[in-house]
Amino acid sequence: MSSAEYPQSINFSQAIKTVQQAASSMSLQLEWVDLSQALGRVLASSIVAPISIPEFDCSRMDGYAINFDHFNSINHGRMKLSSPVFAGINQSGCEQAELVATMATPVMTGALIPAGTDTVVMKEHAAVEGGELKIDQPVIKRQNIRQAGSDIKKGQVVLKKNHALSAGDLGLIASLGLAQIEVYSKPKVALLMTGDELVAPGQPCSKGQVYDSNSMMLSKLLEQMGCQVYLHNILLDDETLIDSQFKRFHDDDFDLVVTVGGVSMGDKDWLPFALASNGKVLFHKTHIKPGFPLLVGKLGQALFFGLPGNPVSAFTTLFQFVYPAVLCINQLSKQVPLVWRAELLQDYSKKHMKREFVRGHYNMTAAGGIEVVVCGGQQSSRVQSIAEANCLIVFNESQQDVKQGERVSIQPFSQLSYLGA
Ligand SMILES: Nc1nc2c(c(=O)[nH]1)N[C@H]1C(S)=C(S)[C@@H](COP(=O)(O)OP(=O)(O)OC[C@H]3O[C@@H](n4cnc5c(N)ncnc54)[C@H](O)[C@@H]3O)O[C@H]1N2
Ligand code: MOO
Repeated sequence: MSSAEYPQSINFSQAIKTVQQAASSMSLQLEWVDLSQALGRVLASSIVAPISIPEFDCSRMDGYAINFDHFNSINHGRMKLSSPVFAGINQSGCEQAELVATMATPVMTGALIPAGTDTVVMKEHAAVEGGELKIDQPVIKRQNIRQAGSDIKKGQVVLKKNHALSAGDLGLIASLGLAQIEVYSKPKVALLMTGDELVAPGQPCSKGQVYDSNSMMLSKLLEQMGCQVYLHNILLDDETLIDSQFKRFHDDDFDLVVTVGGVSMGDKDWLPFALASNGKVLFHKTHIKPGFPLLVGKLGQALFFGLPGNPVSAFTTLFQFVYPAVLCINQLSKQVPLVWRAELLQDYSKKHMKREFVRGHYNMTAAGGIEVVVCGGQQSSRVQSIAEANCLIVFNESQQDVKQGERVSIQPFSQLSYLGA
């Protein structure tokens, strides 16, 4: 496939649409997991309540269970005390219901309401005198009782499928007695660095070489995004080696293949050729900064992303393109990327017509607003700008000179861990 046969230098909207279309035709396998392993996982089937919550009428307070009609019939007079009922204890050992109806039964919060009673008076609203209970506050029939099924009714759908699970969701599922649930398998991602100059941290680095920072940063980001990452050894910029690796990827069962480096104009930038001959290029280069030489395509069953090697470009394209793809294949296409509006605390000049993603640091103000500053030099080699940042500031193609005090769009990094544990 020659470069004339696929789209080149397309704009951001076309590029993201292409990625989302390709990702939305993909699907993940299903698996059952223990609840303790399900944080951030996406439900593959809805959760239907197998029981009601509560399952039985129980007391909302520590106090006394009484029969309201009996209490009225004795003109709010004193009642003898029955034996107490504690949470977790079945009342079947207690007195007969007819007898209980004429007495006051001490009940604890969460305890079964004794048969024959229908109302609970808080301990603080009554006093025991001479073995009898005297109630000194007005009483309303059925007060302080959690009725069976008042929170959740058996058969009710409590969580719909295609929902990412929070800690609260897991608590809800546990309250229904379920120990395992069906979720989508984590997207399997092959991550591969290319570059003759790359050296793993901890190894000696000679002149002209650089430490590989992308493996660490991108694998952790992908894990934050809920992916299962298979990190490959660094590959040299060798046409034959790259071609054979692409042939292996073609036959593997990865959902995503993410490579880094070798997608620009250099004499050893082999990746676009390897993709064209082993798979399909969907587009090469998009009008964004950083990340212009991004390469996207299909390689076997996998969606392929050839990220530019500069660390900031790799980070940004992962955020802008791989993250939406991960959401799509998890059936969460409506989710994000999340965009907030913030006040820019300085001038920013953009001298091109590309969409630009600037590393920024936002803060919440005491008045409840959001303000953002630019994190120093924006060179795409400067990893420190990512470390200092907690968001990307997005400047659209047409925005040029943005003044201090103007409102801008920001994308918080925190959203990237939406699917991670
Ligand atoms: N003539 C042109 N040259 C370049 C263009 C262009 O349009 N015309 N685009 C520039 C842009 S923009 C980018 S971004 C880079 C992307 O190039 P590649 O994707 O081919 O990446 P490499 O050349 O392999 O590496 C670029 C840079 O990043 C360093 N790098 C690569 N991998 C890692 C890693 N794992 N950890 C740390 N650093 C890494 C590498 O050493 C290079 O310094 O191309 C421009 N050139
Ligand atoms: O577009 Mo490149 O990604 O600026 O360095």
